[in-house]
Amino acid sequence: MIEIRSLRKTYRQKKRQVQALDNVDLRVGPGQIHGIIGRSGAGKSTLVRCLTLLDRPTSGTVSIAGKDMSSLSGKELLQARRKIGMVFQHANLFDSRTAAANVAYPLELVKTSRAQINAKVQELLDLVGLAEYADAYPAQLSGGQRQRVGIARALATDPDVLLCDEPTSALDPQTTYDVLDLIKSLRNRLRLTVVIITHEMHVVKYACDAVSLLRDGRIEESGSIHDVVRHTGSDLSHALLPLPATLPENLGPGPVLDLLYAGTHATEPVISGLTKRFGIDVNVLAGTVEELAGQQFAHLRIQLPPESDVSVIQNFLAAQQVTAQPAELVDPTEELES
Ligand SMILES: Nc1ncnc2c1ncn2[C@@H]1O[C@H](COP(=O)(O)OP(=O)(O)OP(=O)(O)O)[C@@H](O)[C@H]1O
Repeated sequence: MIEIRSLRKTYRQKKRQVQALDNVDLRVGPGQIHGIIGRSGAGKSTLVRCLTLLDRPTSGTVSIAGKDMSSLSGKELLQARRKIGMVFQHANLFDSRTAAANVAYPLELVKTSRAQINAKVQELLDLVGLAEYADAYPAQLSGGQRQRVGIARALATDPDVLLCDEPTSALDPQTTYDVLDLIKSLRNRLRLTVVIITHEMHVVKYACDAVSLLRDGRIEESGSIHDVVRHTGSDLSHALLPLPATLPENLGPGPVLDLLYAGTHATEPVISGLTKRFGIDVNVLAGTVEELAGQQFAHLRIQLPPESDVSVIQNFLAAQQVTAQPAELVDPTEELES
């Protein structure tokens, strides 16, 4: 488990001060995969460095697996850091070492016996599906394979926490999903707590149970994916289930509503129910249906006939756990993902 309280990090840049992290509170439950999304300069790298105490927070506390990292120094801090596995954007492997020797590296640092190292390295390469590549050098591996070696190396010291800093940003879409599948299965098998720092919403959608939006050093929104997506009108909700930022040209008159519904309701005939109940034609303008953290969600934009009583229709839909609100024409993805 990770608990961050009132974390601040201030940098001095020549004559000005930069508040890179501003009163950040965050809790990542055991076995959870928590995404932290934010655009360039939001403070993501600073958060990673402060989590591992590679950078000292200006104030606040960081606790990992019950240990207050911010109170540690020297040998104790080094020991505590071994319980955090780090995965980087470009894997950061030693080019002159084979895959096996890269995975062995953290164990050599702590003077593990050669026999133990060999057994552990084999087990880890097996775990990440690279048993046959033990003797390959990084230059002989694909980007996805290099990242798998990086993940195996991160697991060498049996960490409780896996901290992944843009783990898929350098990978093509299919390899991205393969690496995210690996992270999810390792979480399940090893009961790891995982943080994924990313600027890509599809990573959050595919892999995370919870998400926080970091903007200008502050956590602006945070929560389980299921809660956040239901918080209609929020930037994260729009980014998780986007609808177009504009209405179709030449759209006739009539109120336009955005409908959000989840779970079994996502497969129920909400629109035909509306048509039958009120005897009206409903014009579907746009829609997105996604599985998010194991549950299906739908976001639909509909147009009602001009004379419709919107509040009666909203109440009818609310009784079926369908949220219906006047259409919001925003494009928050641009804002979140640059
Ligand atoms: N060592 C440093 N010294 C001074 N300012 C810094 C330092 N590191 C980061 N900053 C500043 O802190 C702010 C947050 O930077 P940070 O690198 O954490 O953002 P980021 O979200 O990781 O961005 P990116 O996605 O581009 O890596 C920026 O304004 C940056 O200029």
